[in-house]
Amino acid sequence: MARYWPEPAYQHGTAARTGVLLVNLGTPDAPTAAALRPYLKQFLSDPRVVEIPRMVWWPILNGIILNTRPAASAKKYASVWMNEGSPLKVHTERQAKLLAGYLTKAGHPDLDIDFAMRYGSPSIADRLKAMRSRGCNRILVVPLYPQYSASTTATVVDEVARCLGRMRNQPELRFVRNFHDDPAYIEALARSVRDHWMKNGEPDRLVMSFHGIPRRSLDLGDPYHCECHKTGRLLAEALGLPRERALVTFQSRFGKAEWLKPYTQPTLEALAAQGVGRVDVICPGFVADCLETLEEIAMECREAFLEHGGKEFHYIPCLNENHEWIDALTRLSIAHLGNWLEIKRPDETSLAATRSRAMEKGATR
Ligand SMILES: C=CC1=C(C)c2cc3[nH]c(cc4nc(cc5[nH]c(cc1n2)c(C)c5CCC(=O)O)C(CCC(=O)O)=C4C)c(C)c3C=C
Ligand SMILES: [Fe+2]
Ligand SMILES: [Fe+2]
Repeated sequence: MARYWPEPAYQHGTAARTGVLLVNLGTPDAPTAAALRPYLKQFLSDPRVVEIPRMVWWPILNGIILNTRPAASAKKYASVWMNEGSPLKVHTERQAKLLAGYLTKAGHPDLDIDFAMRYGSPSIADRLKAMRSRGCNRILVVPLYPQYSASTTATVVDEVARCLGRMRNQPELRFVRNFHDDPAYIEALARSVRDHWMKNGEPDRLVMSFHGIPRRSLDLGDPYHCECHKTGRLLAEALGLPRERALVTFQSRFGKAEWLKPYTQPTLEALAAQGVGRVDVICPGFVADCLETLEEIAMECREAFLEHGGKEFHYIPCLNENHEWIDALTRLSIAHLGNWLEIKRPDETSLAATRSRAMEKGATR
């Protein structure tokens, strides 16, 4: 097999597009055990995601997890699947289309906007190839994770770097690391909560639930926990909520090890048991609704809260296609594209003009 990808058929010297690649986690192609298996295998084989020595992890993954989890997860996916496909992919694709429109309106019609999934399809490799073949030689990669974590953001960087390792003619690259305290992102969240409260009144507690990671990652220096708390504090401040009415919790625990605490579902059950009547739950770490929000929070956690004596449970949807969020994403992209936005494709007329100006100044060529 050739070490390098074949070069796309563009003309040397003239191809000079700038692109933005949005990347989210990934999802199976169908809500079936057959589709779940390869997706979970790819995801859970990533050493950034499961940091257990291969010798120990491989037999567990291949012997137990990949024989039981695909069918169980497929049922859950089926309960949230949309006509157009998996919610995570549907929303991410819409976000990419909207971003292209917003950037055009902001005066940047030449940008090439695409999206990829870290696991499953469309893969980062396929989309990078497509962007190269459209002439992109500068690419801004935006992992759609507001809070940085090695298990999410860093794996996107790893995968992009692996792809560049297969390219002879590499593009120039930039990455967004995080946007957990970006004022426009916080305001987009606050706006979605205020809109919900305008229609439904205010809850006794606002629970801000983030995806968990193993506690050990925090001890080893992952900034994720800290960034989630900062997002939570800024959102509570933007809403004018006193600290005792706003809680940060962590969901989606996987396996037996300790994960970040407090865990979302037990917290909700405890609140219900203490007599808290109404909770609203928002998931600020996910910019698109997905299995973890629509099934785990809006279905499982709702049921648990009500079963433990809670009266009213409101799930506040992710930012998805909200105007304020696409606007925030547009600003974030423009800020990180920076001076790339000033670089124009050199066309023949401007080259000729530069040459004649140089002649006028007395240059010899
Ligand atoms: C096994 C360890 C896992 C870590 C660590 C982890 C971190 C992590 N994940 C997200 C975002 C998402 N995770 C999603 C699904 C999902 N996550 C894990 C495991 C870990 N996640 C699994 C096994 C699954 C698959 C579903 C299942 O079988 O339960 C999703 C939803 C995907 C979808 O298709 O809808 C998202 C999004 C973050 C942000 C994160 C660490 C910060
Ligand atoms: Fe996850
Ligand atoms: Fe889950």
